[in-house]
Amino acid sequence: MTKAKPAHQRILLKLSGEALMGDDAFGINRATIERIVGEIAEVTGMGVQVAVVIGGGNIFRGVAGGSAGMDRATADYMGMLATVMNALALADAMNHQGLVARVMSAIAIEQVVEPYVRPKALQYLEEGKVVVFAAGTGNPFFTTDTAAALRGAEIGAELVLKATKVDGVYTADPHKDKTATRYAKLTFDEAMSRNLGIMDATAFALCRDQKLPVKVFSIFKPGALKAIVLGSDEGTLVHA
Ligand SMILES: Nc1ncnc2c1ncn2[C@@H]1O[C@H](COP(=O)(O)OP(=O)(O)O)[C@@H](O)[C@H]1O
Ligand SMILES: O=c1ccn([C@@H]2O[C@H](COP(=O)(O)OP(=O)(O)O)[C@@H](O)[C@H]2O)c(=O)[nH]1
Repeated sequence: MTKAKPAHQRILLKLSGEALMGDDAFGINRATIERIVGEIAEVTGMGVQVAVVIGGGNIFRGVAGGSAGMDRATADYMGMLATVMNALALADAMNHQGLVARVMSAIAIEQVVEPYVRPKALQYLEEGKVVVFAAGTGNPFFTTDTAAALRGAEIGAELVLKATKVDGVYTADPHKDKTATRYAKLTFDEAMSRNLGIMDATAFALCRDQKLPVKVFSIFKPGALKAIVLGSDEGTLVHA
């Protein structure tokens, strides 16, 4: 049997918090997380180095807290703590499935997870461990999409894979506009000038400046992650 050769050696996978909910209304769905981890294990098994940035929207979103009257920065710190919880759950599921996962946090919370130290993260990746980046960028007023762009650039990832509820970037939000059509690929400038809300402008701008391409694909489609790693034209490619 010939072994499929991956098109990428090091990737940064962004998982939205909502991806972990599965069909639940909030929180973390165990079956869903195990399925996602199974897919990650498939690509690490091909020798691909995988780092993950995990969101927190299934538990808390700073924007929502802010709009309900909370101080926005305080709400954002709560959102970052939510991503730490998701990271712990994800790493736990990874360790159960035979991967070796390390969580690194952008905010100091040392009794719980180790701090983010770039050379350490690179060392883990080279050792074949999966690194889960928690607490976003460590700063309020940012998102985990921006954290994905930032960490992706820092670790020299060849591609950011944004796993989401939709199977690519559309001409409009497909959850709101049924006539929206999907792009096979487009540039960061096009995505930003057309206000395509799939990622925030800060994340897009950082990826554009660093020439770090982003693949947007559906978390619900089994095998999509592996297909992208093997170089198939799954999802939407956003490029410089
Ligand atoms: N032009 C667009 N193409 C695709 N999805 C879009 C677009 N504009 C907005 N979206 C929304 O972006 C969401 C994907 O982003 P994601 O980070 O997973 O969600 P969230 O920010 O809610 O966690 C989709 O669920 C979709 O409803
Ligand atoms: O660098 C960051 C990353 C995240 N957050 C907060 O953490 C929440 C959860 O992250 P995000 O909404 O990006 O998660 P996702 O949409 O991926 O589930 C955000 O709403 C913000 O409040 C933040 O303040 N700074």
